[in-house]
Amino acid sequence: MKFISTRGSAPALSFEGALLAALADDGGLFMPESWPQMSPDEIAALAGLDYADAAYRVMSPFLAGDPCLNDLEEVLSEAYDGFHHPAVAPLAQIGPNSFVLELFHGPTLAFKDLAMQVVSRFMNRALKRRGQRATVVGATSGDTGAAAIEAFRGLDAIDVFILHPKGRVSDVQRRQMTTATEANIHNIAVEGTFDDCQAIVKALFGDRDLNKRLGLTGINSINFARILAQIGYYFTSAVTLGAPYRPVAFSVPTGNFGDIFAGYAARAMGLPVQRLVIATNLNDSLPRALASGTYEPQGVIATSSPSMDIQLASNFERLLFELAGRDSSRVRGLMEELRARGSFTLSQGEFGQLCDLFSAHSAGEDVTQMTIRGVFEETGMVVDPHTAVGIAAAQQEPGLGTTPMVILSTAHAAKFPDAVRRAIGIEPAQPERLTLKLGSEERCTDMPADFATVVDFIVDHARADAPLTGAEA
Ligand SMILES: Cc1ncc(COP(=O)(O)O)c(C=O)c1O
Ligand SMILES: N[C@@H](CCOP(=O)(O)O)C(=O)O
Repeated sequence: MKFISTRGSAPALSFEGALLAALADDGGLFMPESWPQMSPDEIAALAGLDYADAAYRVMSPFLAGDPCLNDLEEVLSEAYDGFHHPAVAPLAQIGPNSFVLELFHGPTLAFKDLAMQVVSRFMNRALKRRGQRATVVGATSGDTGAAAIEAFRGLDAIDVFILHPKGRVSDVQRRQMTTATEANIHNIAVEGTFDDCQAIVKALFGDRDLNKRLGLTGINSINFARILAQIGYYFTSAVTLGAPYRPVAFSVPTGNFGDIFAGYAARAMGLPVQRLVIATNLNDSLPRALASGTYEPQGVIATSSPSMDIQLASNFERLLFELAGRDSSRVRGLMEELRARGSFTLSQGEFGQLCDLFSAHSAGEDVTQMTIRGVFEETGMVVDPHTAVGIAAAQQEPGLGTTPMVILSTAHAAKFPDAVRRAIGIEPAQPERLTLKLGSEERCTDMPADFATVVDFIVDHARADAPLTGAEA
């Protein structure tokens, strides 16, 4: 299996190559050259497997012929061993035909752990094989950063630089990141939005000299390995609810479009997914695109679901590639239009395909609070504001008949205690693993949203030329 760029002018790479490069050097995103297929029998055979075993069957075809395939079984077993629920990603029923898929049982209480615990292990092993160091640069609106810091802290071969928008993540999210004591972890608070942080990270990859000198790699969902490790729970939850013999719909709290793109990938591999609901907060560039055919991101609005305070959804480019029949020159044109004019309009054919599978709803702040309250009153379950946005969107989705709706619960309520208290008057219980992680001293450097300032900081602190010691904390 090779991985090709959505923009068509970068060399195709192996899985390991794409893992370490993160972004293709023409600025595009890596995609598998074709979607591996799972037959109905193969899908049905996932029933009852351990999560790691099911994930192995879903992920392994993408790694065919790659050295990472030899690591996969061990990587998955180590990655999910540390989860705090034996099912890793269990389902809970909240209505006659609606289910919440709990993706917050990992070490940092967000769905990012399911992929990050895998990606860090793949990267560390690949670097060891190559005798190389790497510098991870990542942008976060709160959860990716925390998950990456947890997954990479103390690794000898990898320095990690995480940019978050200053004052725009929850206190718990910030402290999860900034109280890490390991020397390989660096937090940068950018005076700007998540979109500013993501733009700086992409520009870092675009600087070829720097990229080479520092051995840059990325852990955001621009890295296909992140998407790959998020496909498994679409399969396991759908099979629990009757797939492949019964179709399933998913409502996915969405920001960067990575998680829902993993749902698209599951469908492309053969899972009977009837509908994918894009659930956003007030940052509604995707619902507007689904209403009009024009994608026009605007300024980021701060909400009580800060991890989704994103307008420029990186992975929408992957879907465009698919909608355009994998025509990379079309994708290049649309991306250029977006850069130059701030928007682009889909062709009728592309728009038709988009609306056949996806729908989109945005939830404002009142609706989010009412949803947290409603779910609590009806079921006793305390959901976080991101999950609430997913539930609110599912409630707006008409006419799925007997198809079960799975709402992805992307974070634990304890990460957003203020929003939860405002909605239901009580704070969610804090799991012990969170209390223990929130040390007291915070380490973080404030910076303007300025590329050169960030580069100077990274160049000063990265250990790109230091000899490898082999020691790991
Ligand atoms: C809690 C939570 N929910 C939803 C999302 C949106 O996921 P994606 O960016 O993959 O669309 C994020 C951030 O990515 C998140 O942290
Ligand atoms: N919501 C994310 C934003 C980055 O998304 P990613 O999936 O591309 O890493 C966050 O919490 O950081």
